[in-house]
Amino acid sequence: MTFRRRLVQAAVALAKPAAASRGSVATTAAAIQHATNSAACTGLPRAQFPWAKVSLGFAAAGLMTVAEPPSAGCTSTAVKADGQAAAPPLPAVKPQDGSVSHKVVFVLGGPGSGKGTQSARLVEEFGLVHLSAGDLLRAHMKSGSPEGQMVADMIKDGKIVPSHVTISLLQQAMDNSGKHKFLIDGFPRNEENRSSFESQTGIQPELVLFFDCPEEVMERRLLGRNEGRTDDNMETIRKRFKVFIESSLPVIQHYEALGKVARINADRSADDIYKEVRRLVVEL
Ligand SMILES: Nc1ncnc2c1ncn2[C@@H]1O[C@H](COP(=O)(O)OP(=O)(O)O)[C@@H](O)[C@H]1O
Ligand SMILES: Nc1ccn([C@H]2C[C@H](O)[C@@H](COP(=O)(O)OP(=O)(O)O)O2)c(=O)n1
Repeated sequence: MTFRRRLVQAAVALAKPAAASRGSVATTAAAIQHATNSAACTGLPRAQFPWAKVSLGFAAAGLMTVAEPPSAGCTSTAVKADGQAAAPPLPAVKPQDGSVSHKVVFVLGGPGSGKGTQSARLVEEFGLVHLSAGDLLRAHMKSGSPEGQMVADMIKDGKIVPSHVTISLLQQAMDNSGKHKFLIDGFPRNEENRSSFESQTGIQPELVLFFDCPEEVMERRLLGRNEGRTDDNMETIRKRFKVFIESSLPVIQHYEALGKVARINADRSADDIYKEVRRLVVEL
């Protein structure tokens, strides 16, 4: 089969509505325009991503230079021996101060969709720094500070913590890591998260992994997670699903419009999902 034909097939597959299952967030997410943008997110025509590698703080201050504009279209996409499309070279973005640029992948999806599970595997294979917004917030709530107590109350109630708290935790963790490739899991969760992060750090994600999973599957997984979390109970789970649909899906739609979202059917075995996920990340 020709590469062009494989590309067309991938685009057609992604254009199909997500899981047809009852109660799936995919049903709500159907508003997301899979057909128009998803072809850019299969890991094949990565050239369509508006790449933006930026240095924390420096882009916002206008201290970046883009050596070449991102290439458009798929014409330069090569095919590797294993049949996967090899991504074209990234446009060079050079911070003027010589600092290393940051690459960020956001991992999004409903509660229990498997973000943490897949992130852990990616970290193991690719050595990215995994930053889980939820884990950082849970650690913060144990600090005993008034802000920590506020975080604890909000998480127990299924609410999204104000952005300034989460972003400061993320930024600290990024700075402390000394690394420059990050997998940020569970963030941004609403428009405030997204716009504040972008304006404060100047970072645009290279890729957004969206784990799309039916609610009944997520519910079953959360109730079986058994990590002693204050929010893994039926009452809070219902609130979290509502928050996901009302606040988090619009963020995914935003990135979808930018051609950055790879929608992944998360109602499969963790192994099957990972096979797809790793192909998307392998070229980053
Ligand atoms: N593909 C999968 N199939 C079955 N169970 C899964 C799968 N992925 C994750 N799980 C389990 O579901 C629960 C929620 O997964 P997790 O990765 O913590 O989700 P999230 O980070 O999106 O909340 C965990 O107990 C995990 O072991
Ligand atoms: N960007 C974020 C991420 C998580 N939180 C809070 C609110 C979420 O319900 C909890 C748990 O998030 P986490 O990503 O760890 O777990 P789930 O995806 O909900 O299973 O943390 C937040 O306020 N802001």
